[in-house]
Parts: sequence; structure tokens; C-alpha cells
Amino acid sequence: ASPYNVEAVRDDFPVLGRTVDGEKLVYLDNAATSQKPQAVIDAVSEFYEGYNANVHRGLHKLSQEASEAYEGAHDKVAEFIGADGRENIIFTSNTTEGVNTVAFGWGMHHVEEGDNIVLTQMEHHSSLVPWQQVAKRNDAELRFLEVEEGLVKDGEVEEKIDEDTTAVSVIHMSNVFGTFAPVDEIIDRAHEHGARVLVDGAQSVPHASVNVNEMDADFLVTSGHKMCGPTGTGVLYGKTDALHETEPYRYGGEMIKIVEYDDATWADLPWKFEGGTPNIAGAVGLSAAVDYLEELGVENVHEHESAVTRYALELLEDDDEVTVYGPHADYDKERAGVISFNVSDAHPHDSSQLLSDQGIATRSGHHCAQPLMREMGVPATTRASFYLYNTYEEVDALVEGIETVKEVFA
Ligand SMILES: Cc1ncc(COP(=O)(O)O)c(CNc2co[nH]c2=O)c1O
Repeated sequence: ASPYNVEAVRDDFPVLGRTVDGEKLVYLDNAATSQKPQAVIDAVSEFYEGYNANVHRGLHKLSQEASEAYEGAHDKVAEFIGADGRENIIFTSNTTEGVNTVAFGWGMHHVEEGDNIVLTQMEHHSSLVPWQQVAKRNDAELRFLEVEEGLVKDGEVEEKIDEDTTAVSVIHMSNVFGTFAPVDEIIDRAHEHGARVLVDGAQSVPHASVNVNEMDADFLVTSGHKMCGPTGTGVLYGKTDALHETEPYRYGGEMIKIVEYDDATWADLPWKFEGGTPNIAGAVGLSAAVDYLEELGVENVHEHESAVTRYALELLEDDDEVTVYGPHADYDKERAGVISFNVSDAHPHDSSQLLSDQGIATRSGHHCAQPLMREMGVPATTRASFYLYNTYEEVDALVEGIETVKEVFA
């Protein structure tokens, strides 16, 4: 049984009521982006209908209202992830921008020749590629914590993070396997050697309770659009001292204090990192998304999602024509709502297409983890990813849909 009334929750999400070519929509692509509750849609509309203005305290009422909403959204996100306050919260357009801000604003200035940067083998391209650039330009070594079935191998953290490690960037929850990396062990080890750690929380913050202070992460990035927030929203968290060590990434208006013809000084945190007119409507929507998740209870979301995922794993693992990648249903540690699988000899793209023909939205491909796919020895996988509104009946629909794939490729 779910910790909340799933059917009532589903009524909050207009898109879930639609059909796809006459088939009832079964949306299982939440790792890519989540659907939006009416409260988020309304918050954005109310902003445009009622107090749309540019922020940073123009001297007219609408600007003051918009500024309060925009700045207040930073406070809300800070509270949601256990940060000290708004100065630790930078709004970005997505996780990718957050990683780039840290890689180029901090990494480029602190990683020196001969240092090493440590990642895991299951990083998303949005983390791997920026750090590749830092390593190349600063003549540093990239190291990878080896992973097996979505789990960092024993001994890797101890072996790979050493006195020459300056930066560690680790995916908190894998968008391929749904597994969690041992971030506490990684952060402890990195801090022993004075290295800063960026946690990629794109898949963890929307799905599980994350507290940046308890975790002691130096930086953490996530996507607002994966946690019921509008497209084009994301968050970069940084410890105050880490952000003071970080150069701005987006220069221009709003992020300055004093500007001369030949130089400028920067605004206080977090505005130093928010050059230009921000995504005000997105921030208002993200604030409403945090309210929605807090109302439901992120722990309840994680409990529901984990139960639905376990149900799916048990059914898929019983099918000897389905290969499930990552730990199986008997796995006793935390695992969130992502299952990568392949069906007999069907190419993942064909599986996804056939499932889509039945109204079932999954994603097939390399999931922005091409090196990992090569490690796994597969060109791609089909991935079902669950969220707070998915049901056991939708898992049954997925399993029935896979039967159709098997018939076509039998
Ligand atoms: C672990 C992880 N890191 C970073 C990103 C990038 O986030 P963005 O900048 O908001 O796009 C994603 C998005 N992952 C996926 C996007 O589409 N399918 C996915 O699995 C992700 O899953």
C-alpha cells in the first residue's frame, strides 16, 4: 500500500489523463523529466497574470513582488535540501549548467598540473565532459571509481582518491541503474586529502531526502524540471567558502557591484553567479514544486517509488527473455525508481518504439553514459523510470507491453 492516495495525486497532474494514439498514457520516463502538478502550472500562470516584472528590487510594486518571490524561492530550496540559506543556492537552467559553473568556475582555477580528478564510471555526460575539459586544459589526470552492476567496487574509493586528488565529482543516484553511490565514504576520503566534492543530485534530490549539510558536500547540482518544476530550472548548491573560491561563469548585469570601464566587482552570494535576467517564472514554479513535494513528503515519495520499482523488478526478473541491468529485487540497499533492461534480441530502440505504440513512454539509448554502456557491453538499453504518481497497474501495463515486444521479436 502506498503512503498516500496515488489516484488522488494523479488527479493533480493533467497530462497523466491523456491518451497517446488512443492508448492510455503510461509515463515511465521520469529520469529525463517529471510531469508537473496543476499547482506548479497555476503558480507560473499567476506570476505572468499578476506580478510579472524584472527582479532585483526595481522601485515599483510589481518588481518588489517579483523580487520577493524570486529571492524567496532560493530560501525555499535551501530549506528543502538542508542548506544554511539563500547565499548557498544558485538557480541554473539545469544540472548541466551547475556542473559547468563548478568545473570552469572552481575546477579550472584549483586543479593543477599533475593533480587528479576522480569520477565514477557511471557519471552522466553532463558531469564527465566538463571535467574532461578541466583535466585536458590543466594537464591533470582523470580517474574513475570502477563500478559493477551499478555499485562502486569495494576498495576503489580508498585506492583512487589520494593526496594528489583535488576534485571529486560523483553521481549520487545513477540514471541508468537507480543505485546510489557511497557519497558519505567518498566525501570523507576526499576531505581527508583536502579535495572538494561535487555531488550530482539530478536523480537523488527529486526522489529521496537529501541534506547537503549532513552529507557535507562542497557542491551539489540538481534539475528543477525532474522534481515537478518547470523546464529550464536547476539548482547549484555550494558551501559558502567553496563559492567564494569559485569564479563567476555568467558575467554581465545583476552579478556586479561596482563597474568601471576597465574592471568590475562582484555582487554578494548567490547573485554573483546569476548574471542577466533570471528565469523568474521558472523559480516561482520551482518554489511551488518544492511546496508540492514537501506536502506529499519526500520520504513518502521514496517509499512509494521504491515499492513500485521492486514490484517491477520482481516481475521483469521472472522473465528469462528480459535482461535487467543493475542489482535485482533481492538487493537490500537503497535503490530508486530506475530500471534499465533489454528484451530478448530486440534492439532497445525497437522495444521503446513498440512500447510507445501501446502508450508506454520509456527511454532507450545510452542515457548520456556512453562509456558505461561500453563497460556493460551493450549498445544501449531501454529504461523505465518511475516517480511519485506511477502505479502498480502501470507496471502491469509495462510487463504486458513487453510481452508484445517478445511476440514481435520471438
Ligand atoms: C545523473 C544526471 N546528471 C545530469 C543530468 C543532466 O540534467 P539536465 O542538465 O537537467 O538535463 C541528468 C539528466 N538525465 C537525463 C536526461 O534525460 N534522460 C536522462 O537520463 C542526470 O540523470
